[in-house]
Amino acid sequence: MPLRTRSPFFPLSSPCLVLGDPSPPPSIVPSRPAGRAAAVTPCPPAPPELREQTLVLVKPDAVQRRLVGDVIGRFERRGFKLVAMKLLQVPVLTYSRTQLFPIPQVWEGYNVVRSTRAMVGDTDSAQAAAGTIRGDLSMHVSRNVVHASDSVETASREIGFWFQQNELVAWESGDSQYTYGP
Ligand SMILES: Nc1ncnc2c1ncn2[C@@H]1O[C@H](COP(=O)(O)OP(=O)(O)OP(=O)(O)O)[C@@H](O)[C@H]1O
Ligand SMILES: Cc1cn([C@H]2C[C@H](O)[C@@H](COP(=O)(O)OP(=O)(O)O)O2)c(=O)[nH]c1=O
Repeated sequence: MPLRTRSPFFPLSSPCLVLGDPSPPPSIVPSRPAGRAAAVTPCPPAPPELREQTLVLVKPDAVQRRLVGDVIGRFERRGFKLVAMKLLQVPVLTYSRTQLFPIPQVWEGYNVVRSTRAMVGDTDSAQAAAGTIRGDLSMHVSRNVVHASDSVETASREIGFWFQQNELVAWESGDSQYTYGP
């Protein structure tokens, strides 16, 4: 198979500047003759396929086991962008009056729903492949660390369940040129 050297995502022909970036790397600022104003073009909004979103719920067992950072790190390293997250306190109405602390998150990026399911692994921890979140971090289906939406439609519903629209932060990450750019 021929090696692709250009990004399949973004046919951007000229460098552009991420809005709000106070110090763009020199490589993305067009060079200009002395005395002329810099002609920096703001980046156009990302196309919809790069803005797919999914709901990941870090379950209470993972919060108690201090696995939140591990889960977040995996999504960050994969290249996805965090657009919402909160720590919740959910009372459980049993005689022991326990509290649960789930952390819903919204992650954004290309094919994020399918990629996330692959990263999470099989529902049954014993079947989950090594390298997946459940395959690495969980032993039993009843304490399987995370939940993740299983389709784009489900994601939209589940995001709406856990978050108000104004809790989703639309931000341009400084690395988007490197992740999706030409
Ligand atoms: N036999 C079981 N014993 C204990 N908990 C279970 C069992 N089956 C499912 N669960 C719990 O319910 C959750 C949802 O189960 P369900 O069968 O709907 O899986 P799913 O939503 O398709 O998969 P996933 O949890 O991987 O998103 C599981 O993640 C697990 O935490
Ligand atoms: C509380 C908790 C639940 N779970 C899973 C197992 C449960 O089947 C599912 C829903 O939890 P829960 O709401 O406690 O209901 P159930 O009575 O079915 O246990 O989420 C975890 O994986 N980790 C947890 O910390």
